[in-house]
Amino acid sequence: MAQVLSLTATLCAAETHKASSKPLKLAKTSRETKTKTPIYNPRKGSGSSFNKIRKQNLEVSPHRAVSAVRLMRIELGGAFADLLNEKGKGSGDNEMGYVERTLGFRTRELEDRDLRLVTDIVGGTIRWRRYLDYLICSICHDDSTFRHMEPLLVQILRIGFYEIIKLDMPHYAVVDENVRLAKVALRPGAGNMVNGILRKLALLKESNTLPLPKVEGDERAQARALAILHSHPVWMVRRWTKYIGQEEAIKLMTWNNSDPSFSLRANSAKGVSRADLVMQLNSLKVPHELSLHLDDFVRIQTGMQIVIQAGLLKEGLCSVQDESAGMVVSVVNPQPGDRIIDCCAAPGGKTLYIASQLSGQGMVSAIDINKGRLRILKETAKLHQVDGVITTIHSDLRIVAEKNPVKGDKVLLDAPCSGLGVLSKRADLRWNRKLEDMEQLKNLQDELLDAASIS
Ligand SMILES: C[S@@+](CC[C@H](N)C(=O)[O-])C[C@H]1O[C@@H](n2cnc3c(N)ncnc32)[C@H](O)[C@@H]1O
Repeated sequence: MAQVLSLTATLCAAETHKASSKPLKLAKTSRETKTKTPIYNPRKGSGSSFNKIRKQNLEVSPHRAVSAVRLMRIELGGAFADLLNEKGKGSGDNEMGYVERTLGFRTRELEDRDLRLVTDIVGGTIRWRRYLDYLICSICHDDSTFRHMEPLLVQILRIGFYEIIKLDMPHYAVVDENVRLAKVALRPGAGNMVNGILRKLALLKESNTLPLPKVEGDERAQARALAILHSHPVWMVRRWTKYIGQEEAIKLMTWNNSDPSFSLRANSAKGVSRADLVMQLNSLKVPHELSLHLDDFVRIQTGMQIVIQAGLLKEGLCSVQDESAGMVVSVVNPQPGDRIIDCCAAPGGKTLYIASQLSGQGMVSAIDINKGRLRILKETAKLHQVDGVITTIHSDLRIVAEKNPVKGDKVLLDAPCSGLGVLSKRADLRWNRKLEDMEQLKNLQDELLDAASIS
């Protein structure tokens, strides 16, 4: 029998809230079919012939090679832009394996400085993709030339454009290094092409005559121009312009394109206070500020790699958690002895914070439909020493609510959301979301809200 609980329901859902002269010549190859470079396919690496390759190229700049391969993996293989392991060396310990299988050679191992550049270049290149592609097309004078480029050539060009335009790196170095990468990883002709295009870009930048669109014409034309200038999908620009006006939409896009900042939560359940965390950050020389709103939180703008490499996350001494997530938990206001239902709990950021405030008394029932994410929650709960006050329930919330309702004093519903509120942190997300997703999400959120409130 379905029971009506005495509930304080908290809904958290983000957003339900041309350049001059002749076209450059390119030997036409279809991007999908005629590449010399293998398209990203991690399984290829398990073949013995691939495993035997052990060529090392010490002339190619490692951070560019790794960035180009990571970008291919993200675009063609669906990996996330922020994939990093505890050592900060990409997904798994096998980043150089991906480089070898994709480019046909290894580079020297990445140093910390290279890793920082990879993070910066990969995130920035993804974020600025529409803008960069517009410039590349304009310089090639021809959309079809661009469309037929090999995937790796596209990534090398995007990297070069990003380095020149957004990172203001010295042009000669950017041109030389990217030309070398294209020659070694593809063929001499590709290097010549990168040379021609990047040099042209450098000239246009120096003369302040980048071929960018003007924001003029009807609403649709203006949205298209803004979408290029601020590198967002057109539908997002139109949607935000409609709801908050062009000026605010531009501010929002500028914020989405700014460097993300992160916050860390000291894990009080393991006896780590914010003062302890601050001492650790001071000893690691990671600049930080105290959160103005939450006692356990510290903000950092840079130095995440250092925190990762020092093992603070791996040891469960602190977690990376947005203050906005922490503030949702302060609305729930967990008290020792509370029975709290976290309806869409995995991977567990809020569950763990809630659990850490129960001082060992009470229970959080963590429900989620995704088994893998729930497994992460369980593992992290152990690491954070809060597993004693967490029960996981692998199920669709709508089914639990109907067939086997859970009793609780407080309910948190952190329903799946568009993610449009975290575009500065998730650089790839803007290109993966569609307008149709918004409608589907809204319906799911409605159903989950009903389920959470009638259990
Ligand atoms: C925004 S995330 C939750 C984040 C989590 N609260 C945290 O702080 O780490 C939304 C979660 O809802 C889960 N979900 C989606 N549909 C669901 C359903 N029908 N029943 C239960 N969980 C669902 C997803 O698997 C996902 O883990």
